[in-house]
Amino acid sequence: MTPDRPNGDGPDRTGQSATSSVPDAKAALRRELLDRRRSRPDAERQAAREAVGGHVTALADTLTVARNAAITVAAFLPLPTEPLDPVALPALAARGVRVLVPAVTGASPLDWVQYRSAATTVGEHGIEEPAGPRLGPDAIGTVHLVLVPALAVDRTGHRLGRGGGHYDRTLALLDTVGTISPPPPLLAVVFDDEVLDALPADPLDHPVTHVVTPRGGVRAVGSAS
Ligand SMILES: Nc1nc2c(c(=O)[nH]1)N(C=O)[C@@H](CNc1ccc(C(=O)N[C@@H](CCC(=O)O)C(=O)O)cc1)CN2
Ligand SMILES: Nc1ncnc2c1ncn2[C@@H]1O[C@H](COP(=O)(O)OP(=O)(O)OP(=O)(O)O)[C@@H](O)[C@H]1O
Repeated sequence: MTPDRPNGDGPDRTGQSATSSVPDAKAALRRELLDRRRSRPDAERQAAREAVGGHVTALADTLTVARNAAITVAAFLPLPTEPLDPVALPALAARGVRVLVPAVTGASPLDWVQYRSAATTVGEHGIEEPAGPRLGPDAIGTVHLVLVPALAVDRTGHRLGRGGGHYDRTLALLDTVGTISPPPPLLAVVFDDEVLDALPADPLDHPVTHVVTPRGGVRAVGSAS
């Protein structure tokens, strides 16, 4: 982030703004973070995607060993600018992990489809999603690890997404339908320089418990840290 802005309307060092609302501050930050993602050199992006893919598969291995049983991971089909190698999905499936990926259904919590192959279809808003039967939003309650796409995360676990509220609604649903004990880590997936000191937040923002970055690996944030 630009560290200092002299008395303007933009976000200051804390991500908050003296004069704009939380939604405006979030929108301004989103634009900056997306611009920065788009301007990353291909080599940096690819190295980041591979590193995060390795951290995620290693964590899935650890959770599988700890439970001594196959686990379910809520993943996502990475967009071109996101720091997750798409190869991580078949790599997880090849390890026996049940991999779910999201499908958008309006302003409801995300629906889920089991990832079985790279075959995709174009869903709402032109977003790519996997072909296959919909499992329903409550499928999130069967998950042992949630990978949460994010544009940034702060040290208290606040996360900035793309602005649809899809993951906030989904993680709120998990609080009521979750059947897994202990509850699954909620792992925000970001670049190293997207872990910020503070983000603008409102009461509907659902915090994450962990963050994974290319160089930092998996770390706890917020009350889990
Ligand atoms: N990989 C991924 N899947 C996800 C999400 C996400 O953030 N990432 N979502 C989180 O809620 C939901 C979909 N929301 C989305 C919102 C905007 C765009 C979008 O702007 N797409 C641009 C490419 C942007 C980029 O590469 O950075 C486009 O298609 O042109 C995509 C998905 C569910 N699935
Ligand atoms: N649990 C919820 N129930 C109803 N509306 C919600 C909920 N969570 C978020 N919203 C609404 O969704 C909209 C977008 O929220 P926000 O800007 O926090 O999205 P985001 O976290 O960036 O997106 P996403 O969760 O999809 O990654 C806001 O209008 C917010 O009030």
